[in-house]
Amino acid sequence: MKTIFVDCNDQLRPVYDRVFRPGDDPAITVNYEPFDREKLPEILAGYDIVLNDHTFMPTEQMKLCTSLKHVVFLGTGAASYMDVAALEAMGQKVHTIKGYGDTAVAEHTIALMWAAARDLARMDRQVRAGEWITREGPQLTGKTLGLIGLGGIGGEVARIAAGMGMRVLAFNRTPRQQAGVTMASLDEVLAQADVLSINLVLSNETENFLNAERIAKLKPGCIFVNTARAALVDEKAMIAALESGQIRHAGLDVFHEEPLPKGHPLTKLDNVTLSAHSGYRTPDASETLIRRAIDIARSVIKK
Ligand SMILES: NC(=O)C1=CN([C@@H]2O[C@H](COP(=O)(O)OP(=O)(O)OC[C@H]3O[C@@H](n4cnc5c(N)ncnc54)[C@H](O)[C@@H]3O)[C@@H](O)[C@H]2O)C=CC1
Ligand SMILES: O=C(O)C(=O)CO
Repeated sequence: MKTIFVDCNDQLRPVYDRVFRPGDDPAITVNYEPFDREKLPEILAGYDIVLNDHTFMPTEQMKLCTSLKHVVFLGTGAASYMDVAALEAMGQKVHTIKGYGDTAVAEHTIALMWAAARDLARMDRQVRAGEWITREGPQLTGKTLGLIGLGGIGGEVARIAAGMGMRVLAFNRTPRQQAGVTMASLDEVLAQADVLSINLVLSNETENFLNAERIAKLKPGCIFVNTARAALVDEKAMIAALESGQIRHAGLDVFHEEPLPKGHPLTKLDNVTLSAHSGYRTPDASETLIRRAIDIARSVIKK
């Protein structure tokens, strides 16, 4: 008999309840408590498989989880939550779930792009406070969206933006063909984008990809959106560019430290719109995510 530990929260609990019936499966234990990363060896003792919902897994703690053979990360970007190579070297296979939420994240990217252009979050705060300050923001139809990374999510962002009448320029390691998208060099994308969205995966190669030198090449006054990973961007250089106006406004869903600490420098800037790593949080994406996670767990159990 194989046992699965499910790192579960109140948002995902109804999804689990919909997509599988405990009892149809081998022993499944669902944990409804916060998944305390200091106590992983204790919590995971005796389990073969864990479904991890964005809990940071320190290698030192995981070393002590001796029964564990499979870690199913409920998402694509596991590298921000665990040292995948170290876990695999000690016999814990890491599974990720690609493509479950491409449309969800793309829609959130577009929402941030528009919120940034029209400064919606700040206007909402001001109107609520009784301050009636009308302000202008750029119209985006006919403008250029630059994409760094044209994979699953970048491709969906491109599809929606092209449909809205934006010119889409994309840089990707391997050129791709997509209707409404023109492939370009990185320098062309940086120089021409009125809105820039980064949609790369985080790896040793892409960490700090948008560094100070590349930020300096951005079209002055452009809008920047990051729904991928914070570590892709030099945060200090991005903040300096926001302060100088090189970047007009940034829409950010991902941060070096999540939750974003209270009082963080980004929270002090007027020209940023922040969301709580929620790009993938739609019922459609959650359902696909959990179904596929359960499928992976079942296929591992059968082996
Ligand atoms: N905010 C959210 O809720 C979510 C964020 N994400 C993040 O979104 C990002 C994109 O995810 P996907 O579209 O699924 O990834 P993907 O793997 O489908 O696409 C990434 C693209 O980047 C390209 N690429 C990789 N290295 C490159 C390099 N050095 N130079 C140029 N291009 C390079 C690849 O060829 C690929 O086309 C990831 O960082 C992921 O962690 C994913 C899901 C939810
Ligand atoms: O899938 C991912 O990598 C996310 O960021 C959200 O889970």
